[in-house]
Amino acid sequence: MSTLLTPGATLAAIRHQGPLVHNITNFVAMDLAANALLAAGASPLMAHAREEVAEVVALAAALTVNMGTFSPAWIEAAELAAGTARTLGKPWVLDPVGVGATAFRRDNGRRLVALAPTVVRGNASEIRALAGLADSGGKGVDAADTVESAAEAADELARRLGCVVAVTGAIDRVTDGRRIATVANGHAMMTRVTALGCSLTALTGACLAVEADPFVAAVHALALVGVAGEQAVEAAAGPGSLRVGYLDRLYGLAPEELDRAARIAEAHR
Ligand SMILES: Nc1ncnc2c1ncn2[C@@H]1O[C@H](COP(=O)(O)OP(=O)(O)OP(=O)(O)O)[C@@H](O)[C@H]1O
Ligand SMILES: Cc1ncsc1CCO
Ligand SMILES: [Mg+2]
Repeated sequence: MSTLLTPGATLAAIRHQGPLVHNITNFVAMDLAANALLAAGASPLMAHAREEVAEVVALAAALTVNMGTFSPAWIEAAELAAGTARTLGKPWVLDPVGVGATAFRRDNGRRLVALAPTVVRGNASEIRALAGLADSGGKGVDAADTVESAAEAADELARRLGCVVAVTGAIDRVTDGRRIATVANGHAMMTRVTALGCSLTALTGACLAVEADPFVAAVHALALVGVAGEQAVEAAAGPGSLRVGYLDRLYGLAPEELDRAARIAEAHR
């Protein structure tokens, strides 16, 4: 186990243990999420057929569920997978992509939060919509709200669900309803690459697989993605090379370097 300020220990554990992470994610994110997990040292498995998800959850160390391109068959499989994770005591992460945008997404979000996610990770608009505090849905899947404006929604959601909520944006904020931490890494160019947030959700699954405290695991995933992203921006010509450089940094980042570069702070209400 690692402490809040040493995400490098969690990265080292991922590389050492190579945990299998089961992802039910969207068509846009599948490639980047799988490659991000591999680059960081974990093993991805993307599976969303109703016929196999319970078996895959049983094999995996953690599950991530991302509702980005759901159809009715996918939400059914996701509910089965999340319910199985809950029964087996395995950690699972919910990414409520665009949850405020349509009635179908709101319904999917409601059904999935009822299955006790370990961590909910979304952008500010998604967390606000999920907490039911705003009727604005952001702009489709992109955030139209600040992290600060979602702070109260995140706290309320964390307490109501008894889970960890991670809100991403310029300065990420993580809460379990009691503890609060901020992570001030990353770069605005990261919002110009689709599915970077989805890959963060997948990596949160990898962190949960090796770190028992879900609050610490969520913070460490944010630090890892934030530092890999900001370092990749320095060498990038734009979003295209950022996407590639981000994977290279997830692979090349030394644990001590991650600890040095991480800007994690404990916060108070
Ligand atoms: N303005 C910003 N400055 C610094 N880092 C940022 C900024 N906006 C987002 N990030 C970082 O980018 C990563 C992805 O977060 P974001 O909130 O963009 O996810 P998202 O909206 O779910 O993305 P997607 O849906 O495309 O996967 C996070 O690690 C976050 O910290
Ligand atoms: C662009 C997009 N549309 C549905 S999911 C997704 C990936 C980012 O969330
Ligand atoms: Mg997203």
